[in-house]
Amino acid sequence: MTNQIVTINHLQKIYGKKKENEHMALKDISFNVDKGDFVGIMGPSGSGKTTLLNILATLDTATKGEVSITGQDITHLNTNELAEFRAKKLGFIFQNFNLLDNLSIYENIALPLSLQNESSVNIRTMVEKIAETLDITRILNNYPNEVSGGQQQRAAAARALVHQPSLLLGDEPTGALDSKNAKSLLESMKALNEEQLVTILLVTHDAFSASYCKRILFIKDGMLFKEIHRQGTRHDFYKEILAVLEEYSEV
Ligand SMILES: Nc1ncnc2c1ncn2[C@@H]1O[C@H](COP(=O)(O)OP(=O)(O)OP(=O)(O)O)[C@@H](O)[C@H]1O
Repeated sequence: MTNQIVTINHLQKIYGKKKENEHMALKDISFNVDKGDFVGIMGPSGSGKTTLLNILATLDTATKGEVSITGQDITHLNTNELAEFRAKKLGFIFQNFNLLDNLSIYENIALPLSLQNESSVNIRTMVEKIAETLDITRILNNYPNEVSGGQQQRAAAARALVHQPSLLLGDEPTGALDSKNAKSLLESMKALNEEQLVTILLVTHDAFSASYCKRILFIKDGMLFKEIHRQGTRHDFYKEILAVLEEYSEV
């Protein structure tokens, strides 16, 4: 069995159907992500980060190139196959938690499993397990507006992970959190990555969040600009990330 979770080869994305409106958001991007990796995607505004994430999330399509997730080429799936693929293989955490207000935290987390017709006994076991990992057992019977922003985001992370996806995609998941809650979410993601080998790809502007990753891909104008791997402490990596961000402004 392959250890490769993501394979991207010569990915190109052009927006706009008419020639005069065309905009090449991704020019030629290639990289792989192995099981258990924790990859950050950074780059200036407009560099193509969200475009890349949306293609991986199967929410948008590539113009050219190969995009495979767990060995499955997602560029050739039809709408129904994509919906099923997304539900089974992917988990998402966004900046704004996207919890449903009229469902309890428990029901929110259980939702992906209910949609897959999992039995209620299995659902309870799986929800309780992930809730414990993310330290939200106490709030399972509350509604989203009764808990803090940090707890809401940990609940959103639990919902993203409860069906044990092959790949967790995060789009600025700490963007709406204060520094204490951001740190706690990042520590949980780090633990899930290290202890349960959850494969994570995180798009972020924030060097502090990125310092929790094992490696960072920097993109600029739709191309890979640089890649760095964490070797020493997180604080050393944070300083290295800031130095690369500094380089951007010089080229
Ligand atoms: N639907 C669209 N139609 C046309 N152009 C688009 C569309 N979406 C994005 N673009 C353009 O593609 C380029 C890449 O956008 P993208 O949102 O991927 O960048 P980003 O790195 O995520 O930026 P930010 O950090 O500001 O979110 C930008 O120039 C943007 O204006």
